[in-house]
Amino acid sequence: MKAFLILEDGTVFTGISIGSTRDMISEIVFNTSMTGYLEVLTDPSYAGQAVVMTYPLIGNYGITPDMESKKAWPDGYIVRELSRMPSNFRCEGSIQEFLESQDIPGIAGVDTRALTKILREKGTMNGMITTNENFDLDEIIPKLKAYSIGDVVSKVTCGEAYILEGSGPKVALMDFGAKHNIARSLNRRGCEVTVYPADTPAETVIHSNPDGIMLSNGPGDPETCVSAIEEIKKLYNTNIPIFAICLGHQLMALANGGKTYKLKYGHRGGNHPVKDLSSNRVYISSQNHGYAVDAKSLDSSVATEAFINVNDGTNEGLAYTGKNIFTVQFHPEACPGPQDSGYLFDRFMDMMKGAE
Ligand SMILES: NC(=O)CC[C@H](N)C(=O)O
Repeated sequence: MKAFLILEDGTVFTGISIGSTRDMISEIVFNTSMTGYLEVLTDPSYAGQAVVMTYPLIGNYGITPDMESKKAWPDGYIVRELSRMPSNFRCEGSIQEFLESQDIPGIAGVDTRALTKILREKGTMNGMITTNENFDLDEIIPKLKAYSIGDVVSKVTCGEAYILEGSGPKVALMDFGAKHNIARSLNRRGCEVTVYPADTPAETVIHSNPDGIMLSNGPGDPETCVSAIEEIKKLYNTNIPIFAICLGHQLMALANGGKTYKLKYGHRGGNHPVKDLSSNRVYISSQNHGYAVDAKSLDSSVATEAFINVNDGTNEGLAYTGKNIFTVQFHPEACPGPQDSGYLFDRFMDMMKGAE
């Protein structure tokens, strides 16, 4: 069956329907990872967005247990070519079946590199995937322009708190849409990890007496997470060591009076170079974000820049002055992508041990 991808600027790509055949409207973002498509599909930070994979062949090892959460979150999936014969000793099925079972509409046969050039030049746009050949652009374009992500954190966070047993430091992980490998990275280092729903009051977390607090990644515009920002202010005022990733990094900055802004087309992929300003070393990182913290909006008495993106100079991390708090915009938990910055979990472990 034919499918169409219609962008807010009126561009139309024609392809083949994959997954669900229902209409979907979302923000269209691109990811440049060459592999790790399953970790991308199950990253809760994609809730409210449809993902374009720039790498032309997707799905060649099928569906494997490499899930970063229980289900797929993107509203839609856009690829050049889906493997017709996935093959791997762990393969449990195809992307086509997976998208269908999750009711996610997709389109294959799109020149995803041409599409990405448009998104890079004009900036992130909203779009629609439809299988209806008789679409009317005059009717659809205002609908596309009206789409906004809204509150998605409440859709992706866990329903109730749960614990991953461990005999080491106790970590409270605030789940704003956490990828599994954040908890796993801590648990692997011996931590007992308690995962809390995003709306858990700071008092509950503080009274549980954790050795450290982790603020997770998550979807949507950080400025809309008003109540989480208020709770984070209270966490900041304790002496408990805090490490935050991506949305957590943005929320900590907002809680301290910093500002975030939307990037023209975001950073999503497995090869973004970031520089650790304390050592001047460059690490290749996994990234998935559309917003960034304006480092200049924070006085050095509050926080100083710890990492920058080598490609565009945007902020990639902050160290909070006089506090055991550091936050990064990229993903040290990888999945997908390079594990270069996994040492940051060790740094957090040292912070927790030092605070004991
Ligand atoms: N992966 C994330 O945590 C993303 C944070 C935020 N939703 C952004 O797009 O910038």
